[in-house]
Amino acid sequence: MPLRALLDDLYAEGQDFDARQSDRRDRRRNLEPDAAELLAMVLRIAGARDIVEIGTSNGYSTLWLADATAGTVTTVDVAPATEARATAARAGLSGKIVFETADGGDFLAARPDRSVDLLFLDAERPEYPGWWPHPKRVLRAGGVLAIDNVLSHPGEVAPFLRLIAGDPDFTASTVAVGKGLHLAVLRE
Ligand SMILES: C[S@@+](CC[C@H](N)C(=O)[O-])C[C@H]1O[C@@H](n2cnc3c(N)ncnc32)[C@H](O)[C@@H]1O
Repeated sequence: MPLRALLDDLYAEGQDFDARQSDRRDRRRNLEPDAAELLAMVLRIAGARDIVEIGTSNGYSTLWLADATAGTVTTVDVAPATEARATAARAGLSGKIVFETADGGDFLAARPDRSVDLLFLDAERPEYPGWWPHPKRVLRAGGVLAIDNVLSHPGEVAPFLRLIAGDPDFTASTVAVGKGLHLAVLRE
């Protein structure tokens, strides 16, 4: 099956699944397709090869990122990525993805300085400020920090966006795509 058809099926399946879950944390909560498309485009423009994603879920966004890079996507989730691994295999993208079962903050704290070209945060938003300064420390100069849901959950992301806005090393902007994608570039 072509990748785009697989992604469309996966997203539709996720939407259907989510509609049947009463607990928000049980939902797939996939990135919106238009936001995924933009993020993949940014990755291509940046020529990012070392990608880290926090929040795997069923691997929908992971596949977008893996398809767009000539390098590797390391995707991290507190839950084992059983479904995402199977989907990556179906997409023929397993070779470009490393799955880690860990807390995102712990993972970033253990990651070497300046080792990431693009970091995508798509987990529990109120936790992000507690991860600082690692989201910045792990980025290479010119690297991109992307945060989803900044328009759907402005109150939850505000403290983290203030950290970015207050840091003169970042240039940042929110794009009104999907649920709101915040993009911050670490200056060279
Ligand atoms: C919004 S979903 C990710 C959606 C996925 N990026 C996509 O677009 O297909 C959030 C995920 O973050 C995971 N998560 C929550 N807290 C986390 C943490 N502290 N560290 C890593 N993953 C976490 C959840 O288990 C859940 O799978």
